[in-house]
Amino acid sequence: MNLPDDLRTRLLDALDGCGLLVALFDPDDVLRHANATYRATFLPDVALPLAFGDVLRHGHRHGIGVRISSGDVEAFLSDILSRRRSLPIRSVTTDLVDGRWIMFTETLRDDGWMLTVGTDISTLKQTEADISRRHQQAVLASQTDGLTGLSNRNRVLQLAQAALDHATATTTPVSLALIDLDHFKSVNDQHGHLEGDRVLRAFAEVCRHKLRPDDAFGRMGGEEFLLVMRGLSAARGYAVMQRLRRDLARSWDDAREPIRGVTFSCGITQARPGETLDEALQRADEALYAAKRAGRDRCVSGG
Ligand SMILES: Nc1nc2c(ncn2[C@@H]2O[C@H](COP(=O)(O)OP(=O)(O)OP(=O)(O)O)[C@@H](O)[C@H]2O)c(=O)[nH]1
Repeated sequence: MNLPDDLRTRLLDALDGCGLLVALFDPDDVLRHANATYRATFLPDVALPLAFGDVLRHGHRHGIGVRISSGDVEAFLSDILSRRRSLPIRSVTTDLVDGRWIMFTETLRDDGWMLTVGTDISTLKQTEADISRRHQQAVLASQTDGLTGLSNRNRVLQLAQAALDHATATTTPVSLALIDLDHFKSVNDQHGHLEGDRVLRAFAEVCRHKLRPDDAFGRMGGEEFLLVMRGLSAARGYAVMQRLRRDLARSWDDAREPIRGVTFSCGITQARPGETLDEALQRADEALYAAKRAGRDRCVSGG
């Protein structure tokens, strides 16, 4: 189609001012026309024609255009060329050295000429990243106990179930410890609820430092906690909990009232192959009850 000169000029002006990145490549992939935005992004002060590969090489040399995180422009180029011109219409998203994200639509014509139109989607990408970050924050909040920052009841039970499944699948042991602070009601009664909260946080902090990071540990509610010890028999789990009792007593040495002197009782059990989490927890709970009855500040193993 032959355009009258004035229309041709208007069309090129419109392309220059439209904010899109527009480029036309010939069948040998040589850039024959680029609008102002495309040139400003990739080729300021460079005369056309220029082969597509040289467009990228030029940008890389001058620190502009496409961001090549590996720093290896030739490897990057050969990767792109393996897909370029493979379909009549293709969309490619790329990030630029200046931080923008551009989505290019490449339209390959039957005669081998290719029109490339790029749209700035940086705002969209930012929104996408914000949504993803907020989603992760929401998931984390739904799994976290607000007072202590530990896993909450739902989460620690989920982790316990996963540990039981893993133990069954691998025929390795797993032990559960139900932990309950002693005489916690009197802490609240004598020092107030806020001081009680401080005790819960201090206890959680000691456990966080003293327990293995890959053991699931969470607050079941109130002053009760659950520890899931992967790979440990009840006997070894018992030893871990006795050590925690000693560590706690030592950590309290420098603490002030009412943290000082707070102890816990604990019921430990090793999960039996094929049993449900509820059954294992029931046994741990009975062991905990036995520890309380026997005078508190102790661990009891429930098999
Ligand atoms: N400060 C504070 N107290 C809580 C919280 N959740 C539960 N409690 C209190 O924890 C206390 C638990 O009391 P009990 O169940 O009688 O247990 P205990 O006094 O520790 O007695 P034993 O377990 O038998 O040694 C109650 O006073 C609850 O109000 C919390 O988030 N913060």
